[in-house]
Amino acid sequence: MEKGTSFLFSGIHFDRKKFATDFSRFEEKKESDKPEEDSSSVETGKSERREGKVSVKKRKRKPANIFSFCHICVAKETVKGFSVFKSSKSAAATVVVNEENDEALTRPSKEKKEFYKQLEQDALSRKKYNIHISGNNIPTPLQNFAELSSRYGCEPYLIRNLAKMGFKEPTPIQRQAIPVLLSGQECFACAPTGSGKTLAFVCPMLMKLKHASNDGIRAVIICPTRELAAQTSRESKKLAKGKKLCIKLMTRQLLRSADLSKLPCDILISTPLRLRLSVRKKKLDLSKVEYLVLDESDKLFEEGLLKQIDSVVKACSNPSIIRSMFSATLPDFVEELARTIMHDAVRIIVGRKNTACESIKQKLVFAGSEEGKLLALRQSFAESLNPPVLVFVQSKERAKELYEELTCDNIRVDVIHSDLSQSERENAVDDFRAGKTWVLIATDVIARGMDFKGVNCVINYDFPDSASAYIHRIGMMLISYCS
Ligand SMILES: Nc1ncnc2c1ncn2[C@@H]1O[C@H](COP(=O)(O)OP(=O)(O)OP(=O)(O)O)[C@@H](O)[C@H]1O
Repeated sequence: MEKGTSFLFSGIHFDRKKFATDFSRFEEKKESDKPEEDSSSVETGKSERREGKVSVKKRKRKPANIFSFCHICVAKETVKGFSVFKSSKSAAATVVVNEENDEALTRPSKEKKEFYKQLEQDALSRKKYNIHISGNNIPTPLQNFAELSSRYGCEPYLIRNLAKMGFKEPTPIQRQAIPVLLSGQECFACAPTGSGKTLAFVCPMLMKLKHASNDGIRAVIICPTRELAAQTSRESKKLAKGKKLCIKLMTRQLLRSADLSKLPCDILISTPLRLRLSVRKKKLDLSKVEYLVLDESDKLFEEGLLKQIDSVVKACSNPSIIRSMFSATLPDFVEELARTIMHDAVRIIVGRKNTACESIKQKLVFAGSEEGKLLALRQSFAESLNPPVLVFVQSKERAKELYEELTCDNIRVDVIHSDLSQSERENAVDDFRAGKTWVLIATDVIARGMDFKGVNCVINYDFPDSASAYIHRIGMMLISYCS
């Protein structure tokens, strides 16, 4: 009996042909065939090399071939939290053999070594920042903002503006989404509220558009609410300071103006309804749009907005358009819809999908009855009122009622809901931001993506109607960690 061979198996002869698949699983792999594997980040493609600028490549599709894919990547099994290819037809076609990885196998061994070393570094970096990815040819995450210049030739104005805004290093979503979008790939991304998603899509957009042009609208950002659209517009303008790019917010006045077909605009930011109306009634031409961003895409894909989004997506008919979606939650239905719009898109998840950020302390107060709730709220304010505090209720009627109750309590309280005019809403938000209001009662109208700095406490006075609404609401506190 050979040394090391089990006594139990001596004399047994396996039919190698019949059990070929099983045999191959236990066969020792050659060093060069071993992929870099990272338990937290699964990558089905190669990382873009960091040196030199990344060229925008059109990826040729190959038919799905799970087996040749596996010998390179190993990660055939579904990894917890990943459901990328599970139900979309187009998605199935994206499980392709990575051509460049095939090439990698035929490369000279020194080059191959460097290639795998880079893959390993990328995987470590993603693990460090809790970034999970899937897709093809996913570029190396950014290490710092300086790499925007060294890797992508970013103009100095943008680096200057980032520094002026106090952004010292990229947030995890920015580390991965910016290189993906700069490499010309479509993506859908999920990262916690307040994690800097706006910069993650505005920065590559500014870099790609480069100069102002009179050639029609080149980029569109769609946000679910007017407040969020206005905020995105402000942030974009700050980032573009010093560059003559025309960034416009689709306001009611703009919508009323005579003819939008000659609108001088490089980046247009709008809610879906206003955009749809301007396409239909005001001849706004979106056929030259090169970049389309759907911000808070889970909200945009809800029943009421889906039709509007659909017609806007259709109006953006440029065949080489780059689309991206960003959100704090990524329900399966959104992922499925995203897959019907985008093919070969890179999927980026920061942290765990559809969960609240772990750094937020959560407390459940049992109140027993409606009166008990009000009592508990008053008690908690009496014990420690640490403004700014956001209180969420389920309807505008509830918001008005609670406001009436709390105004008698000598607390600087205000309310925001959909019955208020635009300017009234803006005043309420401004006063809260300025610290004039301590407690702001709100419906979910403002919950999405509003950037309140330093909110100390979020109270869900009424239960939110979904887990994702809860995540968005309590995410308001995260902003204080990021800014
Ligand atoms: N790299 C950075 N470093 C520090 N602060 C940043 C950075 N990037 C963005 N911020 C700031 O973090 C705050 C939150 O950013 P942003 O609104 O883009 O988050 P978000 O992920 O879009 O949130 P939401 O899901 O609510 O829309 C903003 O005040 C923004 O200026």
